[in-house]
Amino acid sequence: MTAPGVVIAMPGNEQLAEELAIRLGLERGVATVRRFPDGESYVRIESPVDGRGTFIVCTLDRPDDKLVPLFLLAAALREAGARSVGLVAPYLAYMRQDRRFQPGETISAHHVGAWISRSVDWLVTVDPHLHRITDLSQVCSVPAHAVHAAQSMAQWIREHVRDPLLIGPDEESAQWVGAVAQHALAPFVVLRKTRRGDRDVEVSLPDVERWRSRTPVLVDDIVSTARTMIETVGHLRQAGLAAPVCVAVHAVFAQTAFEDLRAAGAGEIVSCDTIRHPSNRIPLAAAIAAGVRTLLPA
Ligand SMILES: O=P(O)(O)OC[C@H]1O[C@@H](O)[C@H](O)[C@@H]1O
Repeated sequence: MTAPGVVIAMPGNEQLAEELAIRLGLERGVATVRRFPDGESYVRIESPVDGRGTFIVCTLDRPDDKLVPLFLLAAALREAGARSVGLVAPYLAYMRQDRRFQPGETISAHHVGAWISRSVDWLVTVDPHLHRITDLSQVCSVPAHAVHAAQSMAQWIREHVRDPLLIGPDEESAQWVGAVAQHALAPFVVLRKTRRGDRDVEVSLPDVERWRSRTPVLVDDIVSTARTMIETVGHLRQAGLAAPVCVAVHAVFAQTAFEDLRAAGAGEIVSCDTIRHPSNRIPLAAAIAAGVRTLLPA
């Protein structure tokens, strides 16, 4: 009988690793991941992995601190004899730099995808920010699967919001808000946004008069500085609508973004649990486990 596969959590990812191990009938592996006093990373795999399928669980918000230990851990697993090494990264970083916006920039999404593809045999992630790059295969050369959170988000909205009107703050969000609206059986509108800088965005609001009786629900994939949601919340409040519920897949929330969004007049702020955050209300372990099943070698 072949030994079961082994799941290894990078620090901070233990809960999802445990849930995936239970749902998929795998063992939890033990690894030490820490920093040397000089800031370099130290990794050591402490569980037997020889001949076994393995995967690492590591969500990739604040990615620059995580990518080096992740690559080292993947290498350590191979050197310890693992038959395969996968990666479950519920949030896949760098996907928004998917174009050379200014001369002299690079398309970071391609490079990060290439580094990951050199390190692991397969990748499972959740709703990667695919916009100008439309498919994960354009950034990853290894088998990659994108889990969609739309159904889980729709379920939360159906259970918690009366008469929702779903609102996508910009054209990029149309794919997410459209899918969520379809599952939630709710109407949706998509706004127009102009981004002038990291923290400078302008959103234009269509006529929302006929939706006045509904509860506005902003739906987006990522909240980073929250400027997109803050700007939209401001317009909706000015138009006399109720405090919008804000629902996002990935709660990146840079610096004071969460507090800023609350202060801007948002109603409840809710996220999926791809990045650990106090706003997490929508668990995705079951959907991620189903995604892993499609790629986990027998
Ligand atoms: O406005 P912040 O929160 O910084 O950035 C998040 C937005 O930027 C877009 O790429 C995302 O799809 C989202 O609409």
